[in-house]
Amino acid sequence: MAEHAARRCCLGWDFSTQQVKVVAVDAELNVFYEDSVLFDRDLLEFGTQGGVHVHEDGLTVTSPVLMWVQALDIILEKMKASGFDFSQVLALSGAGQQHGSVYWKAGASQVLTSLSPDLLLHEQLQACFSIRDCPVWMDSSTTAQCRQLEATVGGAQALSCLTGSRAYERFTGNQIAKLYQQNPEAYSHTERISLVSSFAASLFLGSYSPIDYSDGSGMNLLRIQDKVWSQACLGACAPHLEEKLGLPVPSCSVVGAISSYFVQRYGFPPGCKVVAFTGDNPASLAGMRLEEGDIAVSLGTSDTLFLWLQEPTPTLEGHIFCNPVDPQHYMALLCFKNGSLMREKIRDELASSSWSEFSKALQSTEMGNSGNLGFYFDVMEITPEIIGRHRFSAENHEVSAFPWDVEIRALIEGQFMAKKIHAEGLGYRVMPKTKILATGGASHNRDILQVLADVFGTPVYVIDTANSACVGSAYRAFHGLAAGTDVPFSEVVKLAPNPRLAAAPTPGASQVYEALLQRYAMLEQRILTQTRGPPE
Ligand SMILES: Nc1ncnc2c1ncn2[C@@H]1O[C@H](COP(=O)(O)OP(=O)(O)O)[C@@H](O)[C@H]1O
Ligand SMILES: O=C(CO)[C@@H](O)[C@H](O)COP(=O)(O)O
Repeated sequence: MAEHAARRCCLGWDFSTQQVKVVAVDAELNVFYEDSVLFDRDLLEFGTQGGVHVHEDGLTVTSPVLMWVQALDIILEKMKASGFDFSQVLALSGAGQQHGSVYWKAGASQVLTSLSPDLLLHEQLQACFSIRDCPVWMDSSTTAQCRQLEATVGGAQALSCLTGSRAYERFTGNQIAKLYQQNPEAYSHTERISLVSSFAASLFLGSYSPIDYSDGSGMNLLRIQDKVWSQACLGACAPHLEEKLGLPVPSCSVVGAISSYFVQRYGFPPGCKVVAFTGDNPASLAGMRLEEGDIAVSLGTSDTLFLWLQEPTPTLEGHIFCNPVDPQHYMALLCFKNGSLMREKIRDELASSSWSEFSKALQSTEMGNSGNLGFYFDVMEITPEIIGRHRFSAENHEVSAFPWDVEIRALIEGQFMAKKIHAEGLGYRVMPKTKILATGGASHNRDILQVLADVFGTPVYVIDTANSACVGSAYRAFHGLAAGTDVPFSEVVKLAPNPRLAAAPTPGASQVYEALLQRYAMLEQRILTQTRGPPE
């Protein structure tokens, strides 16, 4: 680290489902420091699996707020021990897993502003939260609240036109409504509600950070056109909600200077700016420098697919968020809950817990899997709402098992066919110049990316780090620094390294997948009809 000691830089943070990560990016936009703390491995005392606790009902999913605080302590202490020169940090920003919420207890603001540099954050913030287990994006326990909210504003499409999405169980407004209904005392003792992103920013600020427009779009509460809270939605969720949320701000806002705690304990310069934190998917859009026509696929704990949009066209599937780097524009997002954790399960069951064994199955089976198709949703999927494992032979007969290598290919092909079909449902079309930008943990796996290229019939590119949310956060910090002069984001990141080609479609792939995609869509409808009855 010593050789980099005098490099002026911005830090990018990511408080994601399974870990807290950080990168340092210098003024030439080179990443020169990366670190992470994995909750399941490094914070065993919290007993999480995949960073979360799944409750007995199988629907409620939470994470301990103090685990996130302690992870930040650990990573900062690691950076300090490695000789990281905090005095060179000009600004920082960050990202958080979307939709999760943190409930600050009355009096917490006082504690935040008077932190002692002699103690760690988690030692001082123990009593600051009115609930210790925060609902996170994997939670699907708020169906009643969703129906209530939609009914209040005139139905699912009306809510989507207003807030960018119909009501989704994980969206924060519905989670807040549930907390208010089930634990009114904790709600009334709450002085501030943060998203995971604005919570993390608040730690750095030493005061409550506002919620940014882009992550705020994942709450079913923000009017995405005029970027103010919807009074109708607030009223439907809980009383006095506006004062607990504070006013939302543009995503590139500088929300303040770093708190004296970090100056005194770690040696940050007092002028180090904190740029509003945002959601991990919006931050990834920034990190990948997405251009119009491109499609981003993030293969993290969740799989997500997102696009840059000029005009919002909210529907009943997927989400429209305010764009994190251009306040005039939008982004569309589809989220698939059965992402990496589902792949890990199949790997553990069939490939001796080894990604290289898993890859061998993809290498030894043919594109199209001889017509065998599979749906693998161990937890209730978001897009579409299906649960269970469903396998079909080339003749569309449901079968109970596949050979191990066919199963692995069916999983990966099925996951990517679902992405293509649902992206097309949002109006997306692959064009000759379209490229896919892949990120997230599984983007390290070339064999998985090859299937992605083949199913979409388009080349797949990666950036040098799979941590695009962190890198995007550091880029956004540079943008925040320059924003006073009205510089567009694209100008600030023009020096960033170009994405690298990771997989090109195999000749003949389009023909193979054209027919298979139609069958996949038809079988998906069949499963949906079997599980919830015919469409109205
Ligand atoms: N070589 C690999 N092949 C497939 N998946 C991988 C590989 N390496 C890591 N992963 C997956 O990446 C996931 C973590 O992705 P990451 O984007 O870091 O998660 P998050 O940001 O949601 O915490 C792990 O759950 C793991 O399954
Ligand atoms: O719910 C969503 C997006 O709507 C998820 O994508 C979360 O934002 C979690 O992200 P990862 O930790 O999987 O990156």
